[in-house]
Amino acid sequence: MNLRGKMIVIKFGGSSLRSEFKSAVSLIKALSEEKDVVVVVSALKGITDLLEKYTDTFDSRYAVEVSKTYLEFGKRMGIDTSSLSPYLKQLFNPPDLPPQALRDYILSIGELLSAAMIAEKANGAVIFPWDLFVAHGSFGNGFIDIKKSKRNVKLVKEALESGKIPIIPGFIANLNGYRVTLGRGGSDYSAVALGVLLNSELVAIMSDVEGIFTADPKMIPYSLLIPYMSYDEILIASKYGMEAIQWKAAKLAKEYEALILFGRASDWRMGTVVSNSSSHMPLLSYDQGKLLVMNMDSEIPYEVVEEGEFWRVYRVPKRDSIKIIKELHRKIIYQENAQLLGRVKA
Ligand SMILES: Nc1ncnc2c1ncn2[C@@H]1O[C@H](COP(=O)(O)OP(=O)(O)O)[C@@H](O)[C@H]1O
Ligand SMILES: N[C@@H](CC(=O)OP(=O)(O)O)C(=O)O
Repeated sequence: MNLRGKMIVIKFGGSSLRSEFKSAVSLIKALSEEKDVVVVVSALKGITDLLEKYTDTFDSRYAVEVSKTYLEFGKRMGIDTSSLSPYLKQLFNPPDLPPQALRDYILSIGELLSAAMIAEKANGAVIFPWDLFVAHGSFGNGFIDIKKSKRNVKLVKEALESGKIPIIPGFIANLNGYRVTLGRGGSDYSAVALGVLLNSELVAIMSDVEGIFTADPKMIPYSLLIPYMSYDEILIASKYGMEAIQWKAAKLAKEYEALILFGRASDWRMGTVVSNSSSHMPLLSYDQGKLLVMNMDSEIPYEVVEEGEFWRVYRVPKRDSIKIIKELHRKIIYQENAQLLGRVKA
């Protein structure tokens, strides 16, 4: 299966594709000179939200916006947009399906459009995820059955053997013959599942930030990059709203000890490696009234709702959350600088 001895699964998230499409294509080409590369792609950032609105209302203006976004983006990237036509047809004329199945059918179209674009630019062959991933669960919340999906990895092998780069639309699987989505952020899960199925040496998750930071770098610009995180840390972080990885992906990675690298297409050497090792650096995350504080002593005047060996979750109202995160983060900077100074002195 490992044709050249080394295989890497690389996933490009919606943020990465939208802001660094050309870097993504260059990275795929450069890596594929050395290794067998299997690519997983998400919908362009914002597209799944539009598709959700389309399935909620069936207001065709949302479908038009999706189509316009891809056609304009494709033209700007020098893509022959006729490769998008079959999927745009599916968007405007979906088949007759039961309502929940129809919803997932439509939600899957963003990933299919992205895959067509990347395939055209990077000598790729699109592999349909419903031919690859057997799922259980329910519409909107599929779970990949690793054992049952194993027999389908030959599709990936065949594409590699024919000299093509397999491009797999993420976020989608097959539930009893229907397309099923894997929950928001589910392309991470597709990528880790592929890594497990192919026994790849690495699953690289590319986003629009350099890796995982002590807090969302878009909220806290002075947050620090975490070089190493353990599976347990990433699982807790993703469970409590740290968006860089979906929790199902984190859980599967832990179960199979899949090596993961987070990075960005334009500068992916500066990443976060997820394995059994940890830098034990703090991390703060906030989601729906809950503030996660990991790897640091924290005494804040809010109710503790859950805690574990290295983490604590407080109930914090949204209006206080940014202020608390900023305050706690100042402590993190102090703590990390003190440790660095200690190391320099020693
Ligand atoms: N601690 C963190 N470290 C890194 N990114 C974080 C963190 N917390 C939140 N994020 C956010 O996660 C985003 C990446 O997740 P997501 O939007 O799902 O990206 P993608 O579209 O690449 O899958 C980043 O743009 C960043 O703003
Ligand atoms: N497009 C889907 C799946 C996904 O994983 O996206 P991203 O990789 O951009 O988070 C979503 O928005 O949920």
